[in-house]
Amino acid sequence: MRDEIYRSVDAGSNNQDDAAPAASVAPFRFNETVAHVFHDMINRSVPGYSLMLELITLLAGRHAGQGARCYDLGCSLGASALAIAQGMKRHGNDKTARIVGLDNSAAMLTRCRQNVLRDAEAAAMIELLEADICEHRYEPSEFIVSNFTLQFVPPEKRPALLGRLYDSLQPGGAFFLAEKIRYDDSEVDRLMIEIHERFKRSRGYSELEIAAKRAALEAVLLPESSETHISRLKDAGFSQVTECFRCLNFSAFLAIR
Ligand SMILES: C[S@@+](CC[C@H](N)C(=O)[O-])C[C@H]1O[C@@H](n2cnc3c(N)ncnc32)[C@H](O)[C@@H]1O
Ligand SMILES: O=C(O)C(=O)C[C@]1(C(=O)O)C=C[C@@H](O)C=C1
Repeated sequence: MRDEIYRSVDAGSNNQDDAAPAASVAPFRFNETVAHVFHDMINRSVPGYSLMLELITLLAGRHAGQGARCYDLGCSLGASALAIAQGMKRHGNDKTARIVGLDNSAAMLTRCRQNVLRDAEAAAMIELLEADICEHRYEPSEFIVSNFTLQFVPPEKRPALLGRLYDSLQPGGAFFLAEKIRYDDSEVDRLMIEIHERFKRSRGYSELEIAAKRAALEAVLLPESSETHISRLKDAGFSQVTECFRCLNFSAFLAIR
C-alpha cells in the first residue's frame, strides 16, 4: 500500500521558507495508519534499506549457528526477522533456531504475524512479543539486530539498553545497528539532510509531504552522530566496533562482543 499519510496534511504551503510545516502536525506514531503503509514508507525513505536486509541475512549466516537465539528489536512488519531466518536457512540451522521479534506497537505486530505466517519455515523459527526493548529480559543470544529502532528510544535510555544487549550476547556474538545519524558539523548536517530530502523527492514524495513528515519526526526520532554511536558501543564493552555502511545521514554499525 502506497504511503500517502502526509499528502493531505497542511504543511504550511503559504510559507516562503522552503515549505516549513505548520505547528499542527501530530508527532509520528507507529499506529495502524503507519503500519498499513510502512513497507512502502521505509523503502522509499531510507537509502540502502534493502541492502541492510541483505547484510542482516549475511550476518545471520555468519553468527547464528546451530541452536542460536537471535533478537530483532523493533521488528515492525518482520522484514529483519525474516532476513535472519533466510540467513539461518541457508546454513541449515533452521530446525534449531529461535528468532525473537520485539515491538511495542500492537498494530505493527498484528501485521507482522500475518507476514511471518506466509512463510511456514520462517514461522516455525520466529516468536513475536509485544514488549519494550528497554525493559525486556534478554536470554543468552548470538545475534541481535536493531534496524532503525534505537533512534526512537530516548537517548538517556540508550546506554543501559546497550549494556543489556552486550550482557545477552555470547562471546563472539554480533550486534547489528542501523540508524539515521546527524553530523556535528551543522553545515554538513544540513547538506546531508537536503540530499536525503532530494532522495525522497526522487521517490515520489512531495515537498509538502517531506516537510510534514520532518515536523512529525522532530521530537520522536532523535539521531546521534556516528562518533557517539561508536563510543557508546565501545563503552558497553564491545571489543570490535565498525561502521560498516554509510549513505548520507544513514549508517550501520557492526559490534562484536
Ligand atoms: C523504523 S521501525 C523498524 C523497522 C524494522 N526493524 C525493519 O527492519 O523493517 C521502528 C520500530 O520500532 C518500534 N519501537 C520503537 N520504540 C520501541 C521500544 N521502546 N520497544 C519496542 N519497539 C519499539 C516501533 O513500534 C517500530 O515498529
Ligand atoms: O522519512 C524519514 O525522513 C526517515 O527518517 C525515515 C524513517 C526512519 O529512518 O526510520 C522514519 C520513520 C519511519 O520509521 C520510516 C523511515
